[in-house]
Amino acid sequence: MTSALKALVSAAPKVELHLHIEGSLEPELMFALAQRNGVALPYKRVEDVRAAYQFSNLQEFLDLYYQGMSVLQTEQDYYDLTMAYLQRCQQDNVVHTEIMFDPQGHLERGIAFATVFNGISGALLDAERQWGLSHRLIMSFLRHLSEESAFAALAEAEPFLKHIHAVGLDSSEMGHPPEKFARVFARCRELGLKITAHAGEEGPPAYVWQAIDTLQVDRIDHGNRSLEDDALVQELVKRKLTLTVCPLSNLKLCVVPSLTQHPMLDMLKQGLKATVNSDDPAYFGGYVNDNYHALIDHLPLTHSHLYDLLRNGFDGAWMDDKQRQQHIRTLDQAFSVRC
Ligand code: HPA
Ligand SMILES: [Zn+2]
Repeated sequence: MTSALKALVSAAPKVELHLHIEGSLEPELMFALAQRNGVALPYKRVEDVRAAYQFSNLQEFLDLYYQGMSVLQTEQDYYDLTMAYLQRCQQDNVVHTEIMFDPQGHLERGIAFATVFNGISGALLDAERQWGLSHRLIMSFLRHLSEESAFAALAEAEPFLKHIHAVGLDSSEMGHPPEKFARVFARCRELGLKITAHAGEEGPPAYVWQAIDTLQVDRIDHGNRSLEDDALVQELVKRKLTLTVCPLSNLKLCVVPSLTQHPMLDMLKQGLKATVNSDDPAYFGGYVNDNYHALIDHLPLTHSHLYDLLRNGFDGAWMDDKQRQQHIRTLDQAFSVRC
């Protein structure tokens, strides 16, 4: 039964709504780029990198995530990184992806915004031309840095904003509440950008409230701790706000003690628009299908729950409506849902 469900999900068209492109840097590519650019890494072998990926919280992961980024220097590096991820999307039948990137993590190392943007978007456009994978690009602000730094990153992004669909908020959550960036996000809304923010991954429900009320988000990234506040759950349900949940990330960062205790089923039961995503697949041990399979292995998920998760993804995507409807028809056929 579980293998049939896994096969069904693997073959179904799906979206990814929560993916940090820098978090898709596999150790093999990290080593290749380090060699290409003459960057010293504190590891001798690829296996040593994977062995180091044991985290007990978000910050322990972020320390290695920022260290890993140091190998990314040229436009070709960003292209190769993105193309490798997009090829994984093709293998997983991901037909639309909305990827985040962290410009401040590159600008502060002296890499030009154009270098980062051109490499990432070059690969996105090639994947769209070559096999029809559609995309949106989300620029994320690092919340451990200042409001001034976020405004400076936004200024660097201005020439490229036509191609950037949304802004997000990521990095160390505790002690960096969404309201710290109220003015930055107000300006982004004026610029017509969609808004998302990591909230309730490690931070309290109050941070999710701030993301909704102050930042006026269109989606919430993670949102797990919303379940601690019934009124907040009701508000998320009322607003039909999509939660981009990341099961293997939650496990690796100790947001949940085990996948059998993952709140995904509870989220669906309460009417939340939860979706399945990989977050930083190279660090957390799996891409989108791996995340679905891990849930199937550990929770009593039915055919109907899986349909809802896949469907919530399409409903929450910032994609072209005609394409959305076409993909939903294919999804419905795969799950034999009558119109
Ligand atoms: O899971 C995450 N949480 C917060 N910031 C991040 N930056 C990359 N991944 C993450
Ligand atoms: Zn994330």
